[in-house]
Amino acid sequence: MLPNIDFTTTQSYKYLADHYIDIVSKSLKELFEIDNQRFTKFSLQFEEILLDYSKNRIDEQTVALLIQLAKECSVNKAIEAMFSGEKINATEGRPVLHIALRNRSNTPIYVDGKDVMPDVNRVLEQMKTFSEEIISGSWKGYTGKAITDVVNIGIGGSDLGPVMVTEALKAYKNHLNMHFVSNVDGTHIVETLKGLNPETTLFLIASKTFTTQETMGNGHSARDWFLASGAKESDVAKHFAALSTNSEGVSKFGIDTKNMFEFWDWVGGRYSLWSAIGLSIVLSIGYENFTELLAGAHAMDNHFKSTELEQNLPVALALVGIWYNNFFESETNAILPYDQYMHRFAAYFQQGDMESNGKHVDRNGKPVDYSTGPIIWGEPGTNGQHAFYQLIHQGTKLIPCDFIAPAISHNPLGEHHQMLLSNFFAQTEALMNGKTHEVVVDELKKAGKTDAEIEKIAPFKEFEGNRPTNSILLKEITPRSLGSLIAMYEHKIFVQGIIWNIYSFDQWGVELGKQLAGKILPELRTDDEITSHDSSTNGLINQYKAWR
Ligand SMILES: O=P(O)(O)OC[C@H]1O[C@@H](O)[C@@H](O)[C@@H](O)[C@@H]1O
Repeated sequence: MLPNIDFTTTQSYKYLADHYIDIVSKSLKELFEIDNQRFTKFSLQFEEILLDYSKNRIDEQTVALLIQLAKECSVNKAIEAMFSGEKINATEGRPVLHIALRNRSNTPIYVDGKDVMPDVNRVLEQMKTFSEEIISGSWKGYTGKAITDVVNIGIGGSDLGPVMVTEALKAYKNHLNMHFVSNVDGTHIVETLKGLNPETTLFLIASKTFTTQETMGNGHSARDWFLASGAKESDVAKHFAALSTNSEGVSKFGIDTKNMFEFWDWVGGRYSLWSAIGLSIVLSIGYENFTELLAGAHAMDNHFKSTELEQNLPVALALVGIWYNNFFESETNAILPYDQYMHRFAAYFQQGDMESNGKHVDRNGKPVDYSTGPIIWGEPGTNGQHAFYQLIHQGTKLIPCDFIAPAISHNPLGEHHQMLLSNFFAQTEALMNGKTHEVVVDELKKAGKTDAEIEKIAPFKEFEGNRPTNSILLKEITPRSLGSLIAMYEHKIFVQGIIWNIYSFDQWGVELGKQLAGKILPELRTDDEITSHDSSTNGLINQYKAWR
């Protein structure tokens, strides 16, 4: 059972509310002047990942109170409940065991009295064998040719993780060309299939439920395209595999269950890249690298489970996030990787975080009267700097940012990486210190401006600073470090959900739109005028019909 505590009624919450008044009057710059040990005090290292959270609007007392909050909310008990396979996804009656998928120590993990590890290892073995055949070319397509292109068809958790990881680890990639089709918009599959040869293309139909409209639609279109090339029904087995929990749905679709890579209902879609859903990752970087990814995540799992809260990286990230979300009333959290390979990292955690903690009902089924999950967004640096950083630096909103960068680049081209990292370091410093009126005036004087000119222009050139950031510096983006980094964010989300007293592992909020689309689709099949909705929806549908 998960704890069931309203965190706003705890002692520590009340202390934090008072303490906030004290902290809010101090600038980050001052906090650094008062205490020159902040970096040592507020940074944590795990293997080759350094988390520096010292550029946050916190002091030792803040951290102590936040830790007390985590304790009062029984975070430790909740961690124990997840790792031991309790059904903590209560609204769906399921355990939450993505940690079992990367449990490289193989210690038994029980669900309803049965150890899940033999099944996990069996599917991993199946992924290994299959990927080795495809990569080596010993697996032949229906005309006897080796596979050159792999198309993963999936959406949400069955797409975002594989896309993000294959992009992040492109430096480890083999000769296979990877493609990902998610959108039900026909453009996505049509554009992807252009130039592909059905004789050398392998489709992975990735869907936990095997009922998702987009994936089934794209899967059927892929099958039609394949058969239109002259291939026979019996050739489908050489070109289609399914990654799913639903064997019945897979056979109904026409894929032999021999070509099915199974996973289980205790794997949440947005936590599934570690499961059979990761087959496209295995095909792209090879099985050994995939197991390194798992090992990195497992190492972070062990850290999360067994390190005291004070030294625990996911806990630190979670608590700092709560500090801004619930006391400073910030609304968003930007994730800014200074690594081009990581360009889908923020998009990945948009689902990871927002689908998990975008909830307004607590674990008693009552609406909450506090803010829960933040809006997650971001783009890689330095691109973001030339787009939206203006608002982060000088806008009216407080935007806590996570800056992520590797010390070593996979592409050490001239001075590029140093230029990139000079921006990484400069941004968090600038956000913290800002630029005072005096400095601006001085600069303008040196540039030969008159006093009148200076007075006019100076306010626009000032930066108040005091804008908080986390810096996550990795030695290098490797399968292992990426595994740890993803797991760190997953556990951050978990801790926040525990403290907000919400269920982080269901996603009922995505159902309503699906239901209504199912109702509207038949209405679009005729030319009849539609009157069954509100005037806006009727008007839009009827205009669509007039124009199509
Ligand atoms: O993997 P399938 O079942 O196709 O689901 C794909 C996605 O569907 C959405 O509606 C959500 O429920 C996501 O959590 C899920 O990842």
